Amino acid sequence: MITVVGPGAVGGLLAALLHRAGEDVVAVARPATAQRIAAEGLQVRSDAFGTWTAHVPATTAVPAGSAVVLAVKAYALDDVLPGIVAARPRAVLALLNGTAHARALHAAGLEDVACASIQVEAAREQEAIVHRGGYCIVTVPDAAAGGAVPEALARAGVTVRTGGSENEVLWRKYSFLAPTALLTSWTDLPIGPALERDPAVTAGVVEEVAAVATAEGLTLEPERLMAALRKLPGTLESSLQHDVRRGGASELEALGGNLLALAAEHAIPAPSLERVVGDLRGRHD
Ligand SMILES: NC(=O)C1=CN([C@@H]2O[C@H](COP(=O)(O)OP(=O)(O)OC[C@H]3O[C@@H](n4cnc5c(N)ncnc54)[C@H](OP(=O)(O)O)[C@@H]3O)[C@@H](O)[C@H]2O)C=CC1
Ligand SMILES: CC(C)(CO)C(=O)C(=O)O
Repeated sequence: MITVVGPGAVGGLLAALLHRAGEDVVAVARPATAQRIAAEGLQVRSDAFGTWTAHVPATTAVPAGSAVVLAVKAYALDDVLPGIVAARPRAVLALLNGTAHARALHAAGLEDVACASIQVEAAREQEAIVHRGGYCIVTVPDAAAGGAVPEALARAGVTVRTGGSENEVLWRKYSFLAPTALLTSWTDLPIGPALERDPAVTAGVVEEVAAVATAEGLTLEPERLMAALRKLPGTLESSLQHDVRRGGASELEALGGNLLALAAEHAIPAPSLERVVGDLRGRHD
């Protein structure tokens, strides 16, 4: 059995795809969400996969011994981790953005944990999961290739790749995600115009993120990172931007705060990151 913990935009899309492919899948959510999914199913509208409602079983507790796909936001990790540990899962595949969650998961005493990355543009709009952009790519560390969850995701239509060590997989995503998430949230613009809004801040953020990524083991030239950002579809919005726009809980600390802490640890000056993260923190107060 595969358990999707956090059946929101990302987890809901994957749970619906796994269910449609005939996998034995269950969604684990907080009571109100679990009740809604049990009653109404997961409604998906996807450019790539079509429109359908998946009647995925939903509950509030992780079934013992299942394989877990972890897709909560970083701020919910402390809430869900004890329930996952207690269920003694046979494997956990985490899809959170950033790197901070990896430390917590590996310290939790779980048997088989792999932190992967997902490239997808998904959002919850009213009660539906909307998947835009036509791509859904999960990159797993080499050591996790062939595992029950990556294999099931591939059978369900997800593009599954391997990407080296876990640190490489996480940093390859985080290094382009961080400027994308921070600049789209700071400007509340899609990535195309967000990159142009204040070229000095954009250049500073890119340079500082590249320096931190390099210090963390992923050699990355700022020019290469900027070129990768310019290749993104100009209309792309980030999940952090959606959360910041909505107000309330967001992954600002897990994505931006974590970068500032790592920059300080490596003695890397980060004035542009400080400005952007500081402004976003200010909007929370
Ligand atoms: N959205 C995207 O396009 C992408 C997102 N990501 C990353 O994937 C991860 C998930 O993001 P996303 O799917 O957008 O997030 P969502 O907010 O859409 O979904 C998060 C899910 O976690 C559940 N949850 C929240 N708090 C708790 C809690 N305390 N206990 C149990 N469950 C909880 C939510 O439940 P409830 O329904 O009750 O709120 C929801 O089902 C993040 O790390 C994000 O950065 C990565 C790539 C793209
Ligand atoms: C930027 C994007 C859509 C890329 O997959 C993402 O990871 C996010 O919004 O969290």
